[in-house]
Amino acid sequence: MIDSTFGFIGFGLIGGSIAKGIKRTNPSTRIMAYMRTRAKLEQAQRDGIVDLILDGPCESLRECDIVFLCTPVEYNASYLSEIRPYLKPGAVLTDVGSTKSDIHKVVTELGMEDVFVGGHPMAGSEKTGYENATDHLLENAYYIITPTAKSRKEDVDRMVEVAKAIDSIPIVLDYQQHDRIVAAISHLPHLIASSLVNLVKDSDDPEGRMKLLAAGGFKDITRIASSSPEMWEQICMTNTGNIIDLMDDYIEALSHIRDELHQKNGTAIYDLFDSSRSYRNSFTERARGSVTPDYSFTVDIVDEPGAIATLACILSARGISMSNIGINHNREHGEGALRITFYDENSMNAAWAQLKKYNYELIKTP
Ligand SMILES: NC(=O)c1ccc[n+]([C@@H]2O[C@H](COP(=O)([O-])OP(=O)(O)OC[C@H]3O[C@@H](n4cnc5c(N)ncnc54)[C@H](O)[C@@H]3O)[C@@H](O)[C@H]2O)c1
Ligand SMILES: O=C(O)C(=O)C[C@]1(C(=O)O)C=C[C@@H](O)C=C1
Repeated sequence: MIDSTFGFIGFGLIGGSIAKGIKRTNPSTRIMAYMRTRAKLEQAQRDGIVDLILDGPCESLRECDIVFLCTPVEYNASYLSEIRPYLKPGAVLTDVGSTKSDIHKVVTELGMEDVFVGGHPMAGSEKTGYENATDHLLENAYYIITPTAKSRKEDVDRMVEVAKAIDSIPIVLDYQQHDRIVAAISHLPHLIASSLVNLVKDSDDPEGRMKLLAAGGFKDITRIASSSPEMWEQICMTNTGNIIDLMDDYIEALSHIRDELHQKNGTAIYDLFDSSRSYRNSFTERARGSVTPDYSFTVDIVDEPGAIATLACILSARGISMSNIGINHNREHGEGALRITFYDENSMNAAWAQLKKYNYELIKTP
C-alpha cells in the first residue's frame, strides 16, 4: 500500500475496524482520529491503533494521505466543507456511509469531486462503537467504491489498495446504482425487521408470551432491529426514494400473499416458499459477504460445562484446526448448536468423520 498516514473522523464500529485492519496488515502506518467520546480514542491509543488523538478537524489532517469519514451519513456530508481546508494536495477524502447519492450531491455542490472517492464496506453489525470494532470485521466482505465524475484513476486504485489491505473485496460501482441496490438488500430489510419487532411488541399478551417464546426464526430475521436508531434514521432519510419504491413493491407482494391466504390457495403459498428457498439457497453461504467457500457444519451439543472443550480436544487430538466456532443462541434452554468452520475441505471432512465416531449429531451447512 503506497499510503501510510490515515485520518478518521468518527471512530466507531466501522472506522475502528478499518483502522484495526490497516494496522494488522501494515503496522507501520500512522493513524489519527477524532470522535465525540475522547475516552474511547484514549483506549484506541492504548491498543496501539490510534497514534494521534484529534480534537476535531485540524492542521494535523494535512499529514494524511487518506481521510475517512466514519460518522452517521448526514454528519459525514456536513464534515466535507470542514475537512477541505486541511487536505494536503493529492490526499483522498473518502467515507464509509451506507448511502452515497446524498454525499456525492454535497461533494459536487462544494466542487470537491476531484478529491472525493466514496466508499461503503458491505459488512457490519447491529452493535456500535469502537469497543465492538475488530481487525477482521470487513474481511472477505465487498468494499464498494463509488468514484465521482472527476475522481482520478490513481485515487480509485488507492482505495482499492486500502480495501485489499483489510482483506475486503473491492468493487467499483456508480453511486446511484449503489443506492438502489442497498435499498433492497439492507435498508428495506432493516425497516421490515424493526416494524416486525414492533408488531410483536404491540400484539403481545400482558404476560409477554410472544417475547418469551420467540425462537430462531424470529430472532434470525430481527437481529438487525437492534441497530443504532441515529444511524438508521439518517440512512433512511438519505435514500427515501429508492426505499419507498421497493417498499411499494413489497407492500403489493404482501397484500398478494394476504389474498392467497384468504382464498386458502395452498399452491400459491407453496410456490412462494419454493421459489424463495431456491433463490436464497443460491446465495453463497458466507460469514460476511465472502466469496471464499464456506467449510463448516453444525454440531448439536449438550449445554453443559466442558462440552465445547471436549469437542475441541477430539478434533485437536487428530490435528484438525478450526478457523471459527460459534454458538447458535436460538434455543433458550437445553441443547445448543455449535457452528464450526474449517480452513479447507479436507479438514472439514476429517472433522465430520471424527465427530461421527463419537456419535455427535451433525448438520450440513445448506
Ligand atoms: N454498522 C454497520 O453495519 C455499517 C456498515 C457499513 C457502513 N456503515 C456506515 O458507517 C458509518 C459509521 O457507522 P458505525 O456502525 O461505525 O457507527 P458507530 O456508532 O459505531 O460509530 C459512529 C462514530 O461516529 C462518531 N460520531 C457520531 N457523530 C459524530 C459527530 N457529529 N462528530 C464526530 N464524530 C461523531 C461516534 O462517536 C462514533 O465514533 C455510518 O455512516 C454507517 O452508515 C455502517
Ligand atoms: O450485519 C448487520 O448487522 C448489518 O446490518 C450490516 C449492513 C447490512 O447488511 O445491512 C448494515 C449496513 C451497511 O451499510 C452494510 C451492512
